[in-house]
Amino acid sequence: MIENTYEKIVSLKELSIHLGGKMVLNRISLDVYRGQIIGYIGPNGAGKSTTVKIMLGLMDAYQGDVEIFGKDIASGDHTYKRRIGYVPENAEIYDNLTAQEYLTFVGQLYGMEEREIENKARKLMAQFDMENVFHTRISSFSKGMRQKVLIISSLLHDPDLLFLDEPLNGLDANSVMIIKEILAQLAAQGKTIFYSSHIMDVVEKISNRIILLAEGEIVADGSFSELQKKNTEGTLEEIFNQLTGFNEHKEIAGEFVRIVNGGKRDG
Ligand SMILES: Nc1ncnc2c1ncn2[C@@H]1O[C@H](COP(=O)(O)OP(=O)(O)OP(=O)(O)O)[C@@H](O)[C@H]1O
Repeated sequence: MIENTYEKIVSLKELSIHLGGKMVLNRISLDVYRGQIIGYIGPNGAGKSTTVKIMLGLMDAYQGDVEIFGKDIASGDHTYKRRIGYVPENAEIYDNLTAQEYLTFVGQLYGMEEREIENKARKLMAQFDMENVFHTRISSFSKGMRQKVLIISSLLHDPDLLFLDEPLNGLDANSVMIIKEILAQLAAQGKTIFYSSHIMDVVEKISNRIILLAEGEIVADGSFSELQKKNTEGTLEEIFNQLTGFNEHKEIAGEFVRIVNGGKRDG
């Protein structure tokens, strides 16, 4: 575990939520400190997005306490949201807007001045070689270009806490290197990052603390080397499989292919 001497940015105490008659989060307790990059991982349906949505103030039917920047988010004071950036996994990006219009819209939601937004957004777009499409409609953008606009929109207001859900979706190898470096530099400045992804080798490299959620409970919490010590030595992918009790990929794949082949045994 990373030292506890830092400022506490997120504190979850006994956080539970029932959705559709199911216990989606089961008494999660967690303290996250300034400057940490948390790799927030878990199988599909484990409850990762639900935790993030609660912290963003988008779901309030939970039990337990959620403190962000030292304040209970249920207090009714929503100013903490201005210090948060968010890259959702399946963003509804407004296709009919140009990048400039979209970024202006998002910047204004964060209370920024139009001139500052315009200036900053243009410069950030230029860093991704996208200055020439600043006034082009997003509907014509490739997947990776959209993702870059989303990343810019999450950082325009220089947030202190960043939630990223599969942020590298659709990005080429060069862009991935840039984003990883941006995240490392932001964390070194004291920004706190929640990084949710299923790409285990990236999580392994990028995070200084990994939290593994399974069926709504935290089943591992520590640096990658700490997790390696507690489990059979190996990659994060292997630790993930081990902790989630998964060892039947060959059987499932074999059966899948057999069905694809029309039920025949050997091709
Ligand atoms: N509004 C809802 N009503 C009912 N069930 C919900 C609702 N939102 C989420 N769930 C259920 O909660 C569980 C956790 O969902 P969640 O989206 O948090 O998982 P996740 O860990 O982010 O998964 P993934 O890796 O697939 O993105 C799932 O079983 C999902 O069906």
